[in-house]
Amino acid sequence: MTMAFESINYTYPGSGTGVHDLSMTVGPGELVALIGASGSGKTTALKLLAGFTRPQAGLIRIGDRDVTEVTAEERRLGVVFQNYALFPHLCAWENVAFPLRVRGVPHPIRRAQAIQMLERVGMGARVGSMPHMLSGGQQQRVALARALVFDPKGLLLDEPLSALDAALRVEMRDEILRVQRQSGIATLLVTHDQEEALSVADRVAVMREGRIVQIGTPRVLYDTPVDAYVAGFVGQSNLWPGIVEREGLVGTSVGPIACVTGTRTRGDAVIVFVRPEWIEPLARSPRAEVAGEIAGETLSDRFLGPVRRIDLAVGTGMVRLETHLRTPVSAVRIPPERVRLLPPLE
Ligand SMILES: Nc1ncnc2c1ncn2[C@@H]1O[C@H](COP(=O)(O)OP(=O)(O)OP(=O)(O)O)[C@@H](O)[C@H]1O
Repeated sequence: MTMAFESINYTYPGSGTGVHDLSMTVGPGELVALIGASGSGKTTALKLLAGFTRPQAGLIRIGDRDVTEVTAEERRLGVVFQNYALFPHLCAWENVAFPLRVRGVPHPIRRAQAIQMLERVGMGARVGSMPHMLSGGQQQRVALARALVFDPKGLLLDEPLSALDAALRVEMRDEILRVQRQSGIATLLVTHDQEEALSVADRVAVMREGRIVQIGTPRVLYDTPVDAYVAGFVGQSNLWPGIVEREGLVGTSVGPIACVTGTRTRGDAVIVFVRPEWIEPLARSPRAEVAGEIAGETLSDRFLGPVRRIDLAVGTGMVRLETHLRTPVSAVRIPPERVRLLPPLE
């Protein structure tokens, strides 16, 4: 079933903040991740979809139905919020069975369904454990089982992994993805962790000041961000403010960069965007006459396992590259075809 926002507006009383003109659809079985700076409106969007908050304008649809005026319960969405803790006085299966109890499902049936769902999230051995006896990751599995047990029409996850340590996050992330794929349920995931978003989501929506600035597949967002905010939010980037000098050439703090300037003309302000791994280390000295061949001094050289991340001081700016090479790097080539020009910051 789809979940959709149609031109949703919501402003918190007494403030200008909230979400503005939000339109987005999560397709059946699709996982969309919502990312953006703190305060950009991610949780507000989720609350509007969940039915905890009513929009001042616009429509919320689940499937074909307009649910804008429908209560949270009636929307039948599974919710795992960071602060939506387990009931401490109920054991694992009772926690999972709670939504069924609310819906009047008889005891033996709800117990069987809860246990079945706990098995699906890998918690079959702990059905009788109380929450305080479970690790953070195990508690999140129970919360996930509770969100899925009543066959919800969609799943809403707000920072479900943020309380977990790094290794467990990755494990749980894979687990959530597996369960989500198995149940084929439309899912909206709010996360701070852009790596998490890129690795699990079919599409990623980037929010800024209450608006979606870009929505697309992880690859599209990574390769062709619409602006410096998105580029900076998703992965590592070089972002050099520059001025178009002539067709195919932009002047920047790290020197002239050859690139496709398209419809831009001399004097236009741009931001030159290049991912660190798109930059090629040069084994020879750069040729002065070739724009985009650059020498620099190493500011930092960090070994990250699969790659080294090297920051070179160049001119008044800095070039960041990532390379598999283990040899010293003091010159690079910026391939013109990899360079993208973004609009200047407002
Ligand atoms: N109850 C509230 N009353 C007034 N303003 C609020 C309220 N809740 C949130 N806001 C404001 O609305 C904006 C969006 O908040 P929201 O919680 O949706 O952001 P977020 O992207 O989820 O942030 P974070 O990543 O920090 O959780 C922020 O500017 C926030 O200060």
